[in-house]
Amino acid sequence: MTPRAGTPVLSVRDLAVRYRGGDGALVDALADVSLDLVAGEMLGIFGPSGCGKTTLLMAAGLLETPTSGAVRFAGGPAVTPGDEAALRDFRRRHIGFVFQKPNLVPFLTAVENVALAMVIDGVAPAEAERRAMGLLAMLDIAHRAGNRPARLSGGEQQRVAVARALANDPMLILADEPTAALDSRRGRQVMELLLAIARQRGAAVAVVTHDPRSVGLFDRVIEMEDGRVVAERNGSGRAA
Ligand SMILES: Nc1ncnc2c1ncn2[C@@H]1O[C@H](COP(=O)(O)OP(=O)(O)OP(=O)(O)O)[C@@H](O)[C@H]1O
Repeated sequence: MTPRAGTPVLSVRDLAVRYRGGDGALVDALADVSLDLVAGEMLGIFGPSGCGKTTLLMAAGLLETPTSGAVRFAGGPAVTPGDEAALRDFRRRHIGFVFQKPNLVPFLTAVENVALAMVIDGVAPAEAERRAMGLLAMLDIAHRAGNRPARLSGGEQQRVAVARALANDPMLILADEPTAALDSRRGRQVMELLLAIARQRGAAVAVVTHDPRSVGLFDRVIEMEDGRVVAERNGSGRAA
């Protein structure tokens, strides 16, 4: 699903996530966070360690059930919290995740890693492989398609992971420090790829990052602190 640029994709309202820590004390990992994402835009999420960035991505990506608040996807079916099978299906079809570590399946080749999500979704293996090759080509990594992860560099593995996140043409891509394990050139390349995906495929992209050099790439940046959004501005640093 690739909505037209500017159409709403994700709406997060008054989201709160409260954990019970190891000592039994309650931690407000997320408090009162509201956020909208539209097709074609790339949002940067910044903030100090422990401020709730990962929790926000997890809740927005339906991997974490919020304590209160709502996560809605435009054009998508209503998802009932607790219905794990439906949530899993929805995530696989509509949301692409990229994590700090590529987490590729070690015994599958690059192309098989990308094709896997499509095959699970019912696409015939030959067709899934054809589409996976197209994605790898888009990410400039098709020449490594037959290699298993152990034979790929960190940057190559991360590009395969981005291709995998795109496999089902998601309307939303959530990336949690996707460049942390890469050198600055490779890191910049992955960020530029994510931006190109937002622009060319009409996905909404949210990226958690600590890298101040990437600020200029984002359409919008939010700053978090203690589970809250404390500032929002456009990517070039002017007030939004
Ligand atoms: N499963 C959990 N159980 C208890 N507390 C948790 C859990 N997950 C996160 N927390 C706490 O919630 C808060 C927010 O954590 P989160 O991982 O979202 O922060 P972050 O901004 O992504 O940090 P970092 O930049 O270090 O990755 C922290 O205080 C963290 O210790």
